[in-house]
Amino acid sequence: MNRNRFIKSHGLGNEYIVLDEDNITFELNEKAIKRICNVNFGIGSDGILLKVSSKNADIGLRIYNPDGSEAEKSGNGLRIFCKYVFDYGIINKKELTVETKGGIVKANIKEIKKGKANVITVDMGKAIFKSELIPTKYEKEEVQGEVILLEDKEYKINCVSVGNPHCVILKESLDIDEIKKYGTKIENYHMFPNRINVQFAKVINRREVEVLIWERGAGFTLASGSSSCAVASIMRKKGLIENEVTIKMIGGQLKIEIDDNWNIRMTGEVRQICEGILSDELLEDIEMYGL
Ligand SMILES: N[C@H](CCC[C@H](N)C(=O)O)C(=O)O
Repeated sequence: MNRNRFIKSHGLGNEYIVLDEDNITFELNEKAIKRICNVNFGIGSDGILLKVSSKNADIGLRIYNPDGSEAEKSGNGLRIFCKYVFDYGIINKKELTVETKGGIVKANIKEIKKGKANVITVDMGKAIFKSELIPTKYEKEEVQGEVILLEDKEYKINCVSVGNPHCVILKESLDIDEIKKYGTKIENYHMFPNRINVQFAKVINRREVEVLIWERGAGFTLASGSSSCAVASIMRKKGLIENEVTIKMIGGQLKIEIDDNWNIRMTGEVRQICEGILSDELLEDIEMYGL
């Protein structure tokens, strides 16, 4: 098979490039990740999914943000990756386990269209509210309703981990310019040692929530699976929604189910955009210039 093959897919407009560690001829280091994810000097993407081996699950996955940082989990990334391994016959079953830095998850190919996986469910693990496990530097047991001051703005924050860290802010109305202005300040706030993903969330009713996303290491994205899980967990904890909710984002919507032990299940569509080969010139430029 050709070396340096990639596929590019999206989950609700949150796109990823998939690579196989056994197929690439270069080191997927920070320089490579930044250039490949750059829309002008590379392919352009919200991140990279690297297929790796696993001794503890059917397959392993490493998740990288466009800034080169590694993420413990990605909901859209996991659905895209499961579609890839199913569509390309790497794993010939509809139920599979994937080992990520944030734990082992179980996935289920829910719907197949013309022989390709189309809708995928992922059991994303448990919502963790303990502040030191998120992690945050807050002394309190949990970070719920804490106030942070950012220059001229005050936000009430609610933090949760779904394998990766999240800061959920409840809003009466959602403003893209506001999250683009303050998202990075919250992402890099000094109380979050590993930085944090940020969501502005507005309850529509007990079964629908609207969300804007600012991702750690990626910035403003059209959708985010782990963010959807985080928002649903916080809303459920505050008694604002039922245990099954639709999270509505600019790129589309996800169904999130939360059981009585805070186990989270996420279901949504994934679509492939293209497949191709990374050119030798791109690899030369990574070596010579990085980004
Ligand atoms: N930027 C996130 C990882 C990707 C999350 C998002 N794309 C998703 O679908 O969950 C982080 O650093 O934790």
